[in-house]
Amino acid sequence: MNSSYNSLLSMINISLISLLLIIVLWLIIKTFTKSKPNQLRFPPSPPALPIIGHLHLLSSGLPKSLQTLACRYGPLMQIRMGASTCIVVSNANIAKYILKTHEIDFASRYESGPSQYNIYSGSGFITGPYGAYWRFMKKLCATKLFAQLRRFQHIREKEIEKLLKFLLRSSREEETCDLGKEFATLMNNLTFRMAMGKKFSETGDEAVQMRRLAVEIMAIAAKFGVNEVFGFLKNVDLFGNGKKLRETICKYDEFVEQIIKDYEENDQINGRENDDEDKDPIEILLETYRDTNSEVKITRNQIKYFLMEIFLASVDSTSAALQWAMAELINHPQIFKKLREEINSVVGLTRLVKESDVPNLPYLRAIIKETLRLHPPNPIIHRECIRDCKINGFDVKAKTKTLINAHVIMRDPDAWDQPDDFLPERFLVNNFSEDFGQTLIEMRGQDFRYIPFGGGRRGCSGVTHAYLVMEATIGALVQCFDWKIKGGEKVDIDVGSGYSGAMAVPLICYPITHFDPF
Ligand code: HEM
Repeated sequence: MNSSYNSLLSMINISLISLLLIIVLWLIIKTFTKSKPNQLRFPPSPPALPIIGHLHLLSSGLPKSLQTLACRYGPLMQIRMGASTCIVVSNANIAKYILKTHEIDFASRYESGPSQYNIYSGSGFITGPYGAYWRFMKKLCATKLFAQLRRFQHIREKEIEKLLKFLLRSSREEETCDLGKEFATLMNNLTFRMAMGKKFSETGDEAVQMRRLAVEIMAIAAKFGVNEVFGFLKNVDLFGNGKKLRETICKYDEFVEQIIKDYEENDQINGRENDDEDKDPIEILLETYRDTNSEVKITRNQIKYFLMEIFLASVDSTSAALQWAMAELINHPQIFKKLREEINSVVGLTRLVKESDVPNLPYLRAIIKETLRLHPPNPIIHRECIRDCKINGFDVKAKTKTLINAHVIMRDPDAWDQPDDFLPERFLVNNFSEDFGQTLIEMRGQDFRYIPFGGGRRGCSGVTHAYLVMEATIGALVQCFDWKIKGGEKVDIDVGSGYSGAMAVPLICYPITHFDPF
């Protein structure tokens, strides 16, 4: 009995010791495997709530609420917006890490919104990942599609002329005009004529339809905020918006398919082999689509989505910038007067200011640059990190969404004097310090204190075109009109909500003819 009791005791002991050993071993392994993530040092982050993360800390004006958080958590912080983890960049040094030092690591973007309702999902260029298709299209943009912008000069002149004639009529009839609406029409017609000029009619039906569809798609897509936030709702079509989105994109698809077919039929009838100079960008895209030897085989869906993305990138940002420029000029009569004097002294009093005058109008150029500094139409630049990397001593995991707060960077008091004031003089060459000035003038995204067009290889493809349009339009509006605000002296300088940098209140004013060039 004793011996069996002893052997039972020793068996229990052995089991206990083994159990203890297993627990110790498990603890060691756990500590060891746990120690790895602990070694990672993520950017500082405010305390988060379950599910919504940091959403309760973000108000409707996203750039400003991110700025408030950055004051507390630093120029590189990590936040969680519902299901998405993002890093937020709030000064020029860190922006340089992202846009230059780690250029390739952050050369990707992501599709936002519900991919299951977007028939073009996975075909994006602007929203596409860094890869063969994006590289191919970027090269095509630089060498063919947006190259030789001079050849679109007559289109720009014609559309600006149309705007001026409309404003002269409003002036004669003492009617107000909604400048934001007119600028959007200008940009939409311009983009349509540049992309598919042969389909453009003076009545502008196709261009109008394009705008209507693009606006509708954007409006429905914006309603998916709730689903984005709560990752688990991503596949639920809560209010039927998914169905509406799919239907509207399908309508757009039919519309562009018809345009493409018309081009294809025309090509067959005419058997044309024109120079690239004579081709509309859509013809260059179709040629690439047919080319069996093309480096990358592009699909019909990619062409259609590319056109939609270009419209969205070009129309709203440029028309928002034009509105801001006019708002600041109306609110600063001295600057308005100085610009008109510059135009009069270079152009004279007998003809309309032209694109070719712009190199001789440094004050006009400075006004446009200062407008984009104070009011970037894309105040938050979106990127995605491709692989795990270290930024400023912090770990950033692959797939982390990256928000560069261009709004706060371009108003950083450490980089700019009187950062919140509209002072175009700061961009006049003589006022620049050696290292600061010239790079800003060149505007090639190498000075990370000034990033209205982003920077690096994913920087904006439309910079030159955007400057040409903005400079010529603002020059003409100052040369030809005085402006009076409906119901007040000053324009309400308030930004709208969300990601956009557009004005909150429509810019409604009376144009008063000063000079009629026609
Ligand atoms: C004032 C007007 C404009 C502003 C402020 C602006 C700003 C921007 C910004 C901030 C980006 C993101 C850059 C980055 O991630 O580093 C971008 C991208 C882009 N923009 Fe613009 N843009 C303007 C006009 C235009 C126009 C007129 C076009 C076309 C004709 C255009 C075409 C594009 C394209 C294709 C991209 C994506 C480039 C890529 O992913 O490689 N933009 N733009």
